[in-house]
Amino acid sequence: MATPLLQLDAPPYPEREEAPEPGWLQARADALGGALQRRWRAWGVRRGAVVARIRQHEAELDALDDAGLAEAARELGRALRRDGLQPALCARAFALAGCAAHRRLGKRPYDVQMLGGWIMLQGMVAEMNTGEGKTLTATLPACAMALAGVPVHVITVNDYLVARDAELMRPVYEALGLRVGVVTEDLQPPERQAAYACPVVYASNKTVVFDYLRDRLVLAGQTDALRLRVDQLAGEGARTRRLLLRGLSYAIVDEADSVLVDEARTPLIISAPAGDGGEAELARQGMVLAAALVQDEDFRLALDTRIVHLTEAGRRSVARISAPWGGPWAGKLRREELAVQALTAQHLFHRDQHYLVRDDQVQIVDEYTGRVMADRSWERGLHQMIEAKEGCTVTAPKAPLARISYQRFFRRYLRLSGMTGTAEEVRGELGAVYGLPVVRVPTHRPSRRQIRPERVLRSADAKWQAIAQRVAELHARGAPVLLGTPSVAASERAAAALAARGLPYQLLSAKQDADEAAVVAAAGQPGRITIATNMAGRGTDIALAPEALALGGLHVILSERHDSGRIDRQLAGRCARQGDPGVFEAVLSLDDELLHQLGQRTPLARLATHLRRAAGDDAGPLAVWLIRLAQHRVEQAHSRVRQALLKSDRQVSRLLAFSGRPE
Ligand SMILES: Nc1ncnc2c1ncn2[C@@H]1O[C@H](COP(=O)(O)OP(=O)(O)OP(=O)(O)O)[C@@H](O)[C@H]1O
Repeated sequence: MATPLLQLDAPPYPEREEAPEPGWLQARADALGGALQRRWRAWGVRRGAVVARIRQHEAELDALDDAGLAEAARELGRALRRDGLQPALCARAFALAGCAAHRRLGKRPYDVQMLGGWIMLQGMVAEMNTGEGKTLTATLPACAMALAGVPVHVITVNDYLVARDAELMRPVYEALGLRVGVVTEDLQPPERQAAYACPVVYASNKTVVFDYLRDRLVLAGQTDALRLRVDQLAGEGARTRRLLLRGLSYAIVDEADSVLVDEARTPLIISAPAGDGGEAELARQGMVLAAALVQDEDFRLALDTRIVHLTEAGRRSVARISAPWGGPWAGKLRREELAVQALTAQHLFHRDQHYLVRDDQVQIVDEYTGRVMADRSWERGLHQMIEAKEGCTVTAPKAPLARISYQRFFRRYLRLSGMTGTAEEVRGELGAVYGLPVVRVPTHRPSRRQIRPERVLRSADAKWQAIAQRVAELHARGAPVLLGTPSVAASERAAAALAARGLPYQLLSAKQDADEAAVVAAAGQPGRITIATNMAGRGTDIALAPEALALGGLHVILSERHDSGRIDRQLAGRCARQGDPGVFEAVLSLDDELLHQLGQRTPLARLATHLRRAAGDDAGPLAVWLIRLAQHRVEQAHSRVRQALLKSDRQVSRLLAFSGRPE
């Protein structure tokens, strides 16, 4: 296997050069060629009979004592550095890691994990079902690459999972003489640098991107006089000594669809405060304006893409209302931009769904994970408008020093790979944006998940009643129940519905980050009822008590479909893991948010209204179909937004390169 990862004359900070944007025809040809090539590569890995090649080393390695195993790892490392990532050497590295896992964790990787690891070693995405043991699987390619001297980044979605996965897997690496660096947000720069210097590094996507941006600022050489002076005094190489990362060589991205596709919409920005003091007044005026404008007359809302359109009449109203204010309101373009921001703040962002208000601050909630992102703020004055709307102190806006999107960042790895339970739906996007083939890995044991028929009730009230009744039945039997909701507000509503029936529950929401692990750990006990926003959907391993297994395993109830069907599948994936029993059911309603996104006067929206009026609580199969269709449409709309972002990202980068700023 020829590899650019192991060049002896590799630059000190390896990363992939961004290819120039191809012309239209070239782009079409590349897309077709790329798709064929990805299929070919995916086929090649299945055909390779890798598992047998790996297993043939096991008997010999098992017979060694611990010191012998470490020596075998050192010897293999020398061969890998000398000859490159040859398949025979990589197979031995996998066997070594497998032996170490068996010795230190009591878990020998299954065949399907070996296959998953091999797929990632080749720079592809392994689609492995939820609960198949991806944490252990990642150690296999990580060990092979690290032994070969390639710096490895294992990237997870948050600091909790970073620390948990690294600590769980550390014994495997250490048995092979490989140090593990754990980078979490609280680490100071010297400790950060030391952690990144380890052969295998565990960090969250956000941490790695920000550290990379910091490195870019150093590499681009800031014009900061003091820094330049320090460089002069310290002589050659001082800059590289301030760098945190060792370049972007090889990454294994856990929850690859979430990080590479869903999060890809968020631009990551390092910024410095840059207010002129007038923001509070401006935001207040914005809210006055938003209250005065009339929907469908002055502006229209596209709920699926979250875009506000001003009408001609709206433009005139904005000019008239803002005329006395002067300042930024005097210019037509700026005035209309401010009006759109104000309307967006007023109508498209909702408290306890998109953000929380805590200690006089507006804190963004990640829609996909339900977690609070305390240090993030919306751009271009939107954050200030929302602060004004909520009556919080209006903060100063921030000016960007460096920015990049996940899309552009991850494309810079020399070799990128990933794993997730839900990649199929975004196969096309992973291929087109990152050149990543997706290979499906079979399950270790056949799944025993029971999926009950989906129900759609006529109203939200009827839904919560039905859910509370169902939970009460299950609770009476002693089965553990996990009730998934789309937002903090919905979780509270669910809690109220259960409380009304006197049912005991544990509430997991973005407000309770600290206690999360303990609540999740207990969620598999008999009789437990756990309510969670969809953050419980990813990466949480709910261990089942033996009594709960006998009662049919964990029972997961979905109370509202998410914008992305993958998030629903992740929630379902909390039950029936590793061949255990488990039940999944969806209880939805015609008041669910997704249906509002069908627009107001479309035939589908009319159908929804008609169904709401029909007799009986159960809205029937047509309603089930309608919600699925709405979800599909929103998924498509999001995909279009992401494509537009990639385009605008390229434009921003061209402009900034022109003005000499990094990224
Ligand atoms: N080879 C193995 N032998 C025995 N147990 C294993 C093995 N591999 C994984 N497990 C166990 O399987 C469970 C699920 O593992 P893990 O949480 O890594 O799954 P996952 O694939 O990451 O799930 P998710 O997609 O939900 O994040 C864990 O309890 C883990 O210890």
